[in-house]
Amino acid sequence: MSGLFLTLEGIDGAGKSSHIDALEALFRAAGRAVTRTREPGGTPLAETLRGLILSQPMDALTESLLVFAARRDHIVQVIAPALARGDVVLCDRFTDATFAYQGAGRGFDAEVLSTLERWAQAGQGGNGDGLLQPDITLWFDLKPEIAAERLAGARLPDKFEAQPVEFFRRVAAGYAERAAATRFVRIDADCPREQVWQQVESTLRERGLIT
Ligand SMILES: Nc1ncnc2c1ncn2[C@@H]1O[C@H](COP(=O)(O)OP(=O)(O)O)[C@@H](O)[C@H]1O
Ligand SMILES: Cc1cn([C@H]2C[C@H](O)[C@@H](COP(=O)(O)OP(=O)(O)O)O2)c(=O)[nH]c1=O
Repeated sequence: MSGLFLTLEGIDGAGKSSHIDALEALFRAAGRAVTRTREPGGTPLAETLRGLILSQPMDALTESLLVFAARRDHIVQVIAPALARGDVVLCDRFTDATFAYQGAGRGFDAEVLSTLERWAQAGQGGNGDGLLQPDITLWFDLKPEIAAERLAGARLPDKFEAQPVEFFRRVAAGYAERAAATRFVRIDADCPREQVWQQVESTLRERGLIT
């Protein structure tokens, strides 16, 4: 069976992490092996970089380089081998988050990000030019004001979560721009958890990813 690379995206507080357990259970019930992971992170080195990225102030190029360094290690050590085994890889965020947060949010040059993307994701299979890309991306779309309300008091904010709502408006616009890609599926996250889950499940069934 061929591997499936599924990513979850959205602004902080959009509700994506709330559905990962159920997604894993759904694929396992369908007989699939699942590798569940996240970015930045997913390997010891990448988790160390995550700690720095989420806590240290740094300029946007430094941040982008660290994010892609973590990603390269994650791809080589975890994602590419899992896909080669035929696993479903469930990844909480991937490169779309870099375009949304470092690109749209921090205003960093998208051309430079595309160059780093080609370097980090080259030669790892996937589409025609050999760049590793997700097969499907579930984009949890929620207004920044509502996401902030949900996050208030839910957990201690990290470097990004502490940003003002205006930052998340730019990040959300960045995601909306990325959503033109056919692999993107918009999930309306502004509804009760069960309804969000129904959208996730029906998307996977409609696309024949779960039978
Ligand atoms: N559909 C929903 N309605 C209301 N609150 C939600 C919903 N989904 C998640 N939450 C709550 O919102 C907060 C952020 O959810 P989480 O899944 O951690 O978001 P993310 O992983 O996108 O940052 C959590 O406190 C979670 O319990
Ligand atoms: C993958 C990635 C994440 N991020 C940010 C988005 C999030 O604010 C943060 C960590 O993501 P996430 O794991 O969703 O945070 P949490 O565990 O608190 O739900 O890193 C970037 O800025 N660039 C990236 O490339």
